[in-house]
Amino acid sequence: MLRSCAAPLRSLGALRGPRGGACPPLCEPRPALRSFSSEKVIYKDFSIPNPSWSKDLRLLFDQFMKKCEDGSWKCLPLYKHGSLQRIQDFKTFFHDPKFTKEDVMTQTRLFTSSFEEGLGFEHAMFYNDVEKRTVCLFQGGLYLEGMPGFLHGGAIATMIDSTLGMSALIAGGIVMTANLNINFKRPIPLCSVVVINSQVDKVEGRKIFVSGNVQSADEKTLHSEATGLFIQLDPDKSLT
Ligand SMILES: CCCCCCCC(=O)SCCNC(=O)CCNC(=O)[C@H](O)C(C)(C)COP(=O)(O)OP(=O)(O)OC[C@H]1O[C@@H](n2cnc3c(N)ncnc32)[C@H](O)[C@@H]1OP(=O)(O)O
Repeated sequence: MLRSCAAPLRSLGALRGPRGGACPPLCEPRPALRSFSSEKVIYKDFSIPNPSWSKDLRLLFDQFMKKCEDGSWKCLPLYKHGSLQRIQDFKTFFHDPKFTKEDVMTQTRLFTSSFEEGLGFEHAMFYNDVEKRTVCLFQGGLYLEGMPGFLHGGAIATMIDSTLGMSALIAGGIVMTANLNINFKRPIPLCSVVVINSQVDKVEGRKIFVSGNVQSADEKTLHSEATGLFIQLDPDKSLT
């Protein structure tokens, strides 16, 4: 049975962007019906089980959903498109206005949501506000192959960046990755399930230091360790 991860994210509502503005919509309460639409873009929350999810991924997802029941953990929504609100928040830093137009937005996809079901980055993220931890449950599909039978390092780096980035985003609003260090310790078999853990270690002005690791679902194998530096964007500085 599919379980809704529709726990509201209102407790994250206090998180602010660099100008004190509201945090991008990844942190907003998720819509009750798990999807909403602007004029043309349909926003549907994809962080719910689909038929491509393995038993391990469903089991872990259910365990985290259980942890959400007392409010200590929140399931974060996952969309295919950058939302209008996020684009609005990011607009100050944009130079090319065409990417803020809705008809162009329908053609763009968030990288980690750009594959057909089961072939790419199947994942769900959870956040613990007290521990400032983000956990990503990740099953890398057949189109993410690097060495035969194993995930490509770039695919692993992508999900590490996204998970550590989510911790930084929740802590600091609009951020970009300035530095990402990864030690790849054990390869990740294709279609296996791993858990990516991340936490904010330190915030120094606009710099947010985050660390994390990637473990197998049974926690017996440490696949990777990572540290990242994320910078809150300065609205008075050009990005280009
Ligand atoms: C789902 C949500 C998660 C999304 C995760 C995905 C995020 C991404 O992948 S973003 C894409 C990849 N990243 C990029 O393209 C960013 C490219 N880099 C840049 O645009 C800029 O360097 C940027 C915005 C990060 C920082 O620029 P700017 O705002 O001018 O900061 P700047 O003044 O240079 O540096 C601020 C501080 O950070 C430090 N710093 C900046 N970069 C680094 C670095 N690589 N290493 C160490 N320190 C650094 C500076 O020394 C400075 O320190 P201090 O304040 O102590 O003097």
